Amino acid sequence: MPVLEVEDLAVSFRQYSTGLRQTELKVIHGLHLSIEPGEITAVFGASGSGKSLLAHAVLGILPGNATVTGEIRFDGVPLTRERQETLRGREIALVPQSVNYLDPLMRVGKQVEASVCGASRSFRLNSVLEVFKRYKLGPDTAGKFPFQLSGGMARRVLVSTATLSGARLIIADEPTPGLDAEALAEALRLFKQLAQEGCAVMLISHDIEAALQIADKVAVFYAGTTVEVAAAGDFSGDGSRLRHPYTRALWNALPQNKFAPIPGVQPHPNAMPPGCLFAPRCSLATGECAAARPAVREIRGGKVSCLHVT
Ligand SMILES: Nc1ncnc2c1ncn2[C@@H]1O[C@H](COP(=O)(O)OP(=O)(O)OP(=O)(O)O)[C@@H](O)[C@H]1O
Ligand code: NI
Repeated sequence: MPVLEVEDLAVSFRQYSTGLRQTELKVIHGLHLSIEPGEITAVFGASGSGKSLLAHAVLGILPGNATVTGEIRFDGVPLTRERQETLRGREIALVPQSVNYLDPLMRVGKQVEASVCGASRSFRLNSVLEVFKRYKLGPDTAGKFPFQLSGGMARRVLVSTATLSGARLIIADEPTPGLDAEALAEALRLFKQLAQEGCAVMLISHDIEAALQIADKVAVFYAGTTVEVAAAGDFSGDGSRLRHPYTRALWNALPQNKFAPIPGVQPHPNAMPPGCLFAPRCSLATGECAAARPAVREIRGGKVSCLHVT
């Protein structure tokens, strides 16, 4: 059974415009994804496609003006607000996108130690030092305050926290920028190891090449919608095994492939096209695409929302 299932998730934000008029800005709709124990699911998508909001919706840390609909299940049971509070930091851990999530007034050793469950103080301290060593963080790191760390070090501290939490679902939001090649390889190895130990990992990343080294499955987001779920192995060669035109375009845009940019821009939440959200940029688009949002279909072992895929 999947550890995490997200079905038809929608998130909107209540906003006030002139004259105290309330409007709803819908930023996520039709998002779906699932992660099995021991599986790494990578999430790809341009900036603003809803990757972090998905992470925050699962953790229950969206701002107060957000409305969430659809279903999120953990271990097959709907994630209610109460369950999110109980599971957060224990069964579900976040490696946040920004190092600003570290408490600026607390020494990093203490912050990381707080994520080790139970056991004695000396056991916890030892675990922290051990994991710091694995991440090439010197023993003096524990006594430092966040502002005394470089960006790369702060990131490694955040990954240490999730590693030590013993969580069964780890959501890593862009965990690798600022890491040098060696630290990147080490971070990827550690995520892989966590998965091998049975952990479900959601790896949000702009570094498609790096993420594909360890991912089993990939969910591709576009303008707040899941357009495709594919096996990581489908991202190879000329990309012909990929299903959605956006996924193929994303693959072809990589420097090692065709380095071909995708013309146009992702639509803004307050100006969503009717029908398929990718249609305005899609070379396959027909009149039918503009008429209604394409349904999710199962094709060649993956999932895709596009009328033209066979
Ligand atoms: N509190 C908020 N109020 C209104 N809109 C928001 C809020 N938070 C996020 N958004 C909008 O929701 C969309 C998705 O944001 P999100 O942070 O999930 O993107 P992302 O895929 O993580 O991008 P990035 O790769 O840059 O981290 C964006 O259009 C963003 O502007
Ligand atoms: Ni983000």
